[in-house]
Amino acid sequence: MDRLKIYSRGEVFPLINQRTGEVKLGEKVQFISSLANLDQSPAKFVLLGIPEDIGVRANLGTGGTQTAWLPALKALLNMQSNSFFSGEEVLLLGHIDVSVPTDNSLTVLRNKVTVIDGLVYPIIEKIIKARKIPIVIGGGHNNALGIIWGASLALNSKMNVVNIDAHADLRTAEGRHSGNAFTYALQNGFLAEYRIFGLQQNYVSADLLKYVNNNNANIKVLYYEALLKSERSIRKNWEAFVRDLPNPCGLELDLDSIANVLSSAGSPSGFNLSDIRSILLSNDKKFHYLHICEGAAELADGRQDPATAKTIAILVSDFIKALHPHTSQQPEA
Ligand SMILES: N=CN[C@@H](CCC(=O)O)C(=O)O
Repeated sequence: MDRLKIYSRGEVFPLINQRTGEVKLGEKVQFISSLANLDQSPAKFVLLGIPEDIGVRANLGTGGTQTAWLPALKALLNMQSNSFFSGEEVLLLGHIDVSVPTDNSLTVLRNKVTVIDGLVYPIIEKIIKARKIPIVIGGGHNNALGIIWGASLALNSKMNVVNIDAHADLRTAEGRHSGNAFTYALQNGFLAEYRIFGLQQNYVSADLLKYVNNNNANIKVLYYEALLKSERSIRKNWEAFVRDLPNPCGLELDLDSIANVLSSAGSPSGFNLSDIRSILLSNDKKFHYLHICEGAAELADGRQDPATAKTIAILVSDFIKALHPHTSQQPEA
């Protein structure tokens, strides 16, 4: 059934491995019984899963992105609750339950992605209207469209988005899939500035290169190859890249930008996980959302990696810690 499945504390409790004398994040996260009660929760961050791989398969990619959400959630819920991150800042909303078409033709899959877009955007709109920050764990990068759309409606403004990604996801508007969310977001007037950090030259078609170089002042790219040649750190380059990104803004993180993370288009070359952690932990931009996508615990071709779950959980915790600082010991200057 295509719907938002809202979680209750009782349903989530079995995911937590309790230990005497310890408190896990899962024991502290907040729940609501209906979206209408969003306002009543004091939590600033709203966690939402979109466990689907329809968008990836509609882009002729290797499926499996539906396998990231539950293990990632489990890894997050089993982190320690402490003064760095207590868990009370997080409202665990639930996941978008998507029925999988039995017909795998591109037409059917692409139409289904449009249905998913229609489910995603009103949920994101409500979360942001409630002055909260959605943290969305995918799923394919197709869901960026629904997220940007909902954010744009909630804030009554076009969004400005920075995407950490090896790919531009600016493929043609040939029907919805994971490779063209930003094309549709631009075409539909939801997206003003689009910046790609770490785009890899080997995955940019000649036509896309022309489009990015000549036609669009609102699209900026910092290639991964340029970062490799730079004398500045990844973090310093990031800070310079996003400094003038206008508000309102959102943050996209495609896990195929990080070397060796299991994903449909994963690569042995890319950022270290610590590069991205450093970016997130030092972030002081008021992003209206975070979308982490394209990761998989198991791909349709049989490849598996249990580390994907912890990777996602760590990144979520870093993002929250930066925007919601608690007691944290700083090194001496
Ligand atoms: N979201 C990812 N999109 C990439 C996938 C590339 C691939 O499957 O190899 C893209 O369309 O370019």
